[in-house]
Amino acid sequence: MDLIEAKNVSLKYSDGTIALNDINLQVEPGELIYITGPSGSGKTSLLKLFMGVEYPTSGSLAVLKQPIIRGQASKIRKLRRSIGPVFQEFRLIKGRTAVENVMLGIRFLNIPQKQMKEDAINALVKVGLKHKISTLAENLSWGECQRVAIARAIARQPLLILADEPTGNLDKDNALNILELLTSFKDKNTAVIITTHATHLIESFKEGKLICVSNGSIRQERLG
Ligand SMILES: Nc1ncnc2c1ncn2[C@@H]1O[C@H](COP(=O)(O)OP(=O)(O)OP(=O)(O)O)[C@@H](O)[C@H]1O
Repeated sequence: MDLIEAKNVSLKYSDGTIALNDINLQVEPGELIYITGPSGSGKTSLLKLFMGVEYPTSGSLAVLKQPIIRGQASKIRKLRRSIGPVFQEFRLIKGRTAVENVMLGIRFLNIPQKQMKEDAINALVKVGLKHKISTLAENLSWGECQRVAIARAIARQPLLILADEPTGNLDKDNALNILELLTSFKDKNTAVIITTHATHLIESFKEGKLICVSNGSIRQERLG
């Protein structure tokens, strides 16, 4: 089953900007995909389509078999439960601890509170934050916030991880650590898609697909 199937997808914003033009792409379970391209080329727009935040203005797009079309808002909301997003700005809630933030990201799964806390702690352990479980969001460093955001995405055991610029503003070592961490969550069921400007870092990765976005069009290469 393809997790994502995009056929001749274009996205034109209401002000007339053509962000994406005739995109064809298939993403299978277990795939690892890096999306690069200059600022304004359409990377975030592509992720927005995959999240069902924007709709194609032409062509067809299905994510986990759910067509991304208008009029299916409740189905698309349900689809998002199987997606682990890591946003550029993290979206952590101040006044809440790291573990509470992760729990807030999985509350819709309707699992018992105790289990939910265990799952959240396990996710924080996986991102190396065992020692920060009870720290308030506002007392975490920038890099730690980023790790909490990743923990929140993986705690829901998503079929698709979508990370938008997780290496932004990081130095080389930390950027590599984050890329390695995110790619480690790829398994036979889960695909990981990461947008990044850090093309020089991706070159050291031997696995996965590289998608270069330029002026709304894509070119695919295989790494390694
Ligand atoms: N809501 C919107 N309305 C109109 N135009 C938009 C909107 N969002 C993005 N755009 C435009 O669409 C194009 C693609 O933007 P997008 O954010 O996808 O690029 P990007 O590759 O992610 O850029 P960056 O690397 O700077 O984050 C840009 O020209 C941008 O100005």
